[in-house]
Amino acid sequence: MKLSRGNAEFHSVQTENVLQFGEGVFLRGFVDWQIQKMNEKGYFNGSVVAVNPRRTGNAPKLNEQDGLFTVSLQGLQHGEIVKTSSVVSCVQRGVHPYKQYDEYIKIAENENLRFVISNTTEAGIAFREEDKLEDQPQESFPGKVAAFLYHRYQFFEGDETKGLIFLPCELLDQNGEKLKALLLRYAEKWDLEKEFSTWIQCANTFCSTLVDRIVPGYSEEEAGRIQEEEGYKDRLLVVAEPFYQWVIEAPSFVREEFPAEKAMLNVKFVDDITPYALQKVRILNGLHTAMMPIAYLAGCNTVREAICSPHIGIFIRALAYDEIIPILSVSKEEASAFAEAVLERFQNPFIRHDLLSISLNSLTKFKARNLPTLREYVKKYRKVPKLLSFSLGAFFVFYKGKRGEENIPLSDQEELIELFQSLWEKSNSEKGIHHLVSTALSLEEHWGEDLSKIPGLANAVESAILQIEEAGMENALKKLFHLSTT
Ligand SMILES: NC(=O)c1ccc[n+]([C@@H]2O[C@H](COP(=O)([O-])OP(=O)(O)OC[C@H]3O[C@@H](n4cnc5c(N)ncnc54)[C@H](O)[C@@H]3O)[C@@H](O)[C@H]2O)c1
Ligand SMILES: O=P(O)(O)OC[C@@H](O)[C@@H](O)[C@H](O)[C@H](O)CO
Repeated sequence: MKLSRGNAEFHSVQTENVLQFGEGVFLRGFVDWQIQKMNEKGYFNGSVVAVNPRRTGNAPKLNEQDGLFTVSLQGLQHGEIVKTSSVVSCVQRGVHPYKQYDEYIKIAENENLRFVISNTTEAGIAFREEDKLEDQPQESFPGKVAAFLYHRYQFFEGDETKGLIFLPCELLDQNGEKLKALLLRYAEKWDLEKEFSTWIQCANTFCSTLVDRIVPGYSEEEAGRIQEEEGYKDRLLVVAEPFYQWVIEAPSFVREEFPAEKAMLNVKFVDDITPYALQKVRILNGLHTAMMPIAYLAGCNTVREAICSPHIGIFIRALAYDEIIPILSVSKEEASAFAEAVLERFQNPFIRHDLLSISLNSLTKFKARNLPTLREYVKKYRKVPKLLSFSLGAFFVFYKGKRGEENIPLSDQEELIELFQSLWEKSNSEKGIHHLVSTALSLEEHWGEDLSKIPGLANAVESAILQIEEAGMENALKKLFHLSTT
């Protein structure tokens, strides 16, 4: 049986009040799941229209299922096993802006629209010079939003009450401010009237938010169970851990309009998001990102396999306690408690979190999640952190695209993948690896600085690569921790 609403009524297009850029597993298993809870408790009447931010995406699949999908929560919570599943019905429809441009831009004319939620990964909040106002649509996410807002501004003749509240979920520091800055940059680049820039700033509210929930996404096994027990097929099923937290830096009226606290959800409205973001992104995401190439090249496929494997387990714990926590400007007790909880969440026996899903755009993630730790460590201790340097070396090996005879399906910006492919083709000697490391570290346009200028980093990365290439990942790790090698 197909998942469908049967005869149940759809909300009309006019009652849609949430525009969601993104239709990936995270938004479905986190934001939509919370909107559903607020709706069910009677505090909100959230009605979501989900838009593909890129040419490929799940908007058509959403429509095939009348916007419905299942969220299955699996894991331990307060020592108890949690295994529940529920159907989320707050998404009304999916819209593909590349194929349904008119339908997409019409959303801007809906006077009831109030919230814009997004998750386009860290790579999504970026300026693209080539985007033009006339494009239908612009390629970049901020380009799309700038043109969308301009259409709304013109349609409602600059009405200040038609501004929107932005709740971006991308794991970037001050994501709301960053998005706003890019919108203003497009307004200037496209030479739009000054009043529009004023309207962006005064009529709209850009909250910065921090999200936390491990959402591995689709699981064949769980889909099979649902089909057997509930009798329907769900191609958009999302499996997630029970834990979740959303921290939102926002003015008080947002707290009223988005009544998550009233609905007793684990949502915190705060005046300053910085300490929450710092702790979560550097510890949880920093560990995920940094260990991914190491664990994958060592033969692991999931986070649980990685944390349970002796040497990678040691690496992850040591990275948290020796290199990340010591330079965090939050209380050591709190950071250690958070780290312990995270290490336990990584061991969740009920969910399969694939390392390859974490590998999406991971060179950009290393920059956002690990580079600040590396930089601050060097500043504080006047030496390079050995575990993060090792991880960077493992990344460069990962981007060779091979695990033994297997090809690694790399998913990152094409230019980065191509660059590494061509560097590796020329790197069959120590000299070649030396060239690869210095070229990769000097990619200022990617890292935002020339990393080859950090004293000792190129040497540490190069020696990690040579170790991994010559002795294999397990032995390289043992050597790193001065354990006897095989
Ligand atoms: N899955 C999780 O456990 C989790 C938890 C917290 C945060 N996140 C955030 O979610 C992101 C990954 O999303 P997901 O887990 O839903 O995976 P997903 O692959 O299901 O969805 C990714 C979404 O990002 C869009 N996207 C990717 N690159 C883009 C780009 N350059 N420009 C515009 N859009 C782009 C895709 O079109 C898709 O809608 C992470 O980078 C992180 O910021 C995920
Ligand atoms: O989702 P990504 O690909 O940005 O990163 C992978 C994980 O680090 C991330 O999804 C975490 O599981 C999540 O941030 C937990 O809140």
